[in-house]
Amino acid sequence: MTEKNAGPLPLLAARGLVKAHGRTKALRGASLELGEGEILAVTGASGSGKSTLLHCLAGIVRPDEGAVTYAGKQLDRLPEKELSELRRTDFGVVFQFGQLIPELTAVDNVALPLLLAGTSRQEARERAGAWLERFGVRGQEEQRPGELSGGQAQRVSLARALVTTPRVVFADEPTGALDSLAGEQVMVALTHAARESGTAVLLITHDAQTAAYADREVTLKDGVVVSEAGAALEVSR
Ligand SMILES: Nc1ncnc2c1ncn2[C@@H]1O[C@H](COP(=O)(O)OP(=O)(O)OP(=O)(O)O)[C@@H](O)[C@H]1O
Repeated sequence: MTEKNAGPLPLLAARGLVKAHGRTKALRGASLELGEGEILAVTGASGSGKSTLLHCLAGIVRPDEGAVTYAGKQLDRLPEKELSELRRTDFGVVFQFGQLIPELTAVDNVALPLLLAGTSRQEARERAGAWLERFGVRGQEEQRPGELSGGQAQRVSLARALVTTPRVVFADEPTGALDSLAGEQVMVALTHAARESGTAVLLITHDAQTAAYADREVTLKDGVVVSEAGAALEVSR
């Protein structure tokens, strides 16, 4: 990078990502940047490569070509052990259908990432309970995912993604399975919590109402970022 355009470094950046699933090229040179604490929406038609891009950025899959840089490290070159440790400490993930563990109660689902990080069971459950309260699902602590409404389950998923205070939350269509009221509640909960803790959010959605919660929006078309609405990264901060 030259002196002239050396602005603040993005927290997370994708450069020229190419990724094929068999003979389907899902990404064909996608690039984007996510700033510290920024909420970025990635929109685009079905099949444009949004989920694949999220998986590459979150270190879940490795791109065939291009680079993913996170906090000065080239993520796609990290050994698997280091990458999974980094995912556990720095990243949180929310999917369209929550993907909670059906056998565990709400509070135990949220406590799980803390237990995996070595927190004691009592402290993990206390911290999990505080996050559930924050997301308006305190009364449902001992219920299992099957006993919760879609919106409640998704707020439990948010609590699970945020309980470790990650620097980045990846949310793949977090409102995709919800009605519009429950979707709004989830987006308000997610964006408030992210703003308060300075967590950056990469939000995948094909819904304009959901994208409106973001600071900035980029659009994917056929595996390439084709347009950016809103202020450019340097201007918005
Ligand atoms: N595991 C896979 N195996 C084979 N093809 C895949 C796989 N995952 C994605 N694809 C294909 O890659 C392309 C991009 O998929 P991707 O899920 O990234 O798009 P998307 O924009 O998230 O779509 P949607 O909005 O429908 O979820 C699609 O053509 C899809 O069928």
